[in-house]
Amino acid sequence: MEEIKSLIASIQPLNYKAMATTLKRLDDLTKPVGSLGGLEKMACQLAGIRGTFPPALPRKALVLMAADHGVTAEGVAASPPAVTEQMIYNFIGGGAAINVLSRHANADLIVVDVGVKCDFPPDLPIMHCKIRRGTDNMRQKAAMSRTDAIAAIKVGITMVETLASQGYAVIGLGEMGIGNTTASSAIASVLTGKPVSEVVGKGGGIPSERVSHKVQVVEEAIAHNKPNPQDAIDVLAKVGGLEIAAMAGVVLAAAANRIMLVIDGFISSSAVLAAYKLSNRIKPYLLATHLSEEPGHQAILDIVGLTPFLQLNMCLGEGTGGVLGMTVLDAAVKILHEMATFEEAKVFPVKSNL
Ligand SMILES: Cc1cc2ncn([C@H]3O[C@H](COP(=O)(O)O)[C@@H](O)[C@H]3O)c2cc1C
Ligand SMILES: O=C(O)c1cccnc1
Repeated sequence: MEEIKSLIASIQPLNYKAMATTLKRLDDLTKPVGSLGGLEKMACQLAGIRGTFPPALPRKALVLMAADHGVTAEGVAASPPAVTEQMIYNFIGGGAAINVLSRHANADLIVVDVGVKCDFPPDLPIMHCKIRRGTDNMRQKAAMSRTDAIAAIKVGITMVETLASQGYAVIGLGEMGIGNTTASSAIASVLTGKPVSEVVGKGGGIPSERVSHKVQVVEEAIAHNKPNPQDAIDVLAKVGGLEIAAMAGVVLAAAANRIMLVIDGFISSSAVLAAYKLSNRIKPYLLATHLSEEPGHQAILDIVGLTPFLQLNMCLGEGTGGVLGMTVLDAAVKILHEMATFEEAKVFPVKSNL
């Protein structure tokens, strides 16, 4: 816990000088002031995070945390838990949605086993960081111990520290874990204060008539474990997941290492919310990308104060919306590098007499 505390204490504000220089450059480019809207904001944010003008086209990674969930025993997911393991092999084979979109975005995909309920061969090309083989069924007992939650957070921290030393400037959150929308809903309800029924959705495709059962399971898990809303680690341990805790660690360490943290959908946002409750100093380092179909996503974004720029009715996870968002971020950086100024292009806008 001391390590997490000192990491949080090391998070610095953005470099406002780099941001101001970036804004000045954007205003000199051949376009009406501010007309590239969110692209301009993103370029300034990245400059402030990296502390440089102009920020380089960033090296990008998508860190995909994988783990299983004991609560799947309650019939809250459409697919069997074994799909988590099967999808890991799909990621390695390059055939999952996140493989396609990471390639498209030129982001390196790093798959991390934090708690998949199986034994992977040690030579499988993933990061082997298993804390335990899935969580316990949170309807009956705490999903995991506080010690395990902290160990999972540390997996995320260590991953980011390695990536920071390799020069990555942007990291996206990804996850795989059948049942994890149930855990995310519990975290979202406890940490936003919203009723469970407002933050539970169909996840990976349960039929509408099953949603009320999922609501009941989440309500009972919260009632049984009584997670303390003032203690985000307690919430992650009692009603969370190993991959969610690991993602929270990624968020904290990204901010501490001046790396932009790209959020995906509802599940990754539940990890961001937990990290935000640990320290709101992470906020300037966050980039929200898309709005998920899961009903609880907006509630989380409202608490943290983030506005996503894509709405594609996606509800897949894995980091898919996040890497799509990275392509927009790259576009913003290219504007800074490649657009001509008024002076360079000899464009002299006439002052309007309006
Ligand atoms: C084949 C398949 C691939 C996926 N990739 C991401 N998810 C998504 O669905 C899961 C969460 O939904 P729930 O809580 O309803 O299980 C997570 O693994 C999430 O990443 C998938 C789900 C499936 C079935
Ligand atoms: O928004 C998400 O992260 C999400 C939603 C449904 C299923 N998997 C992920």
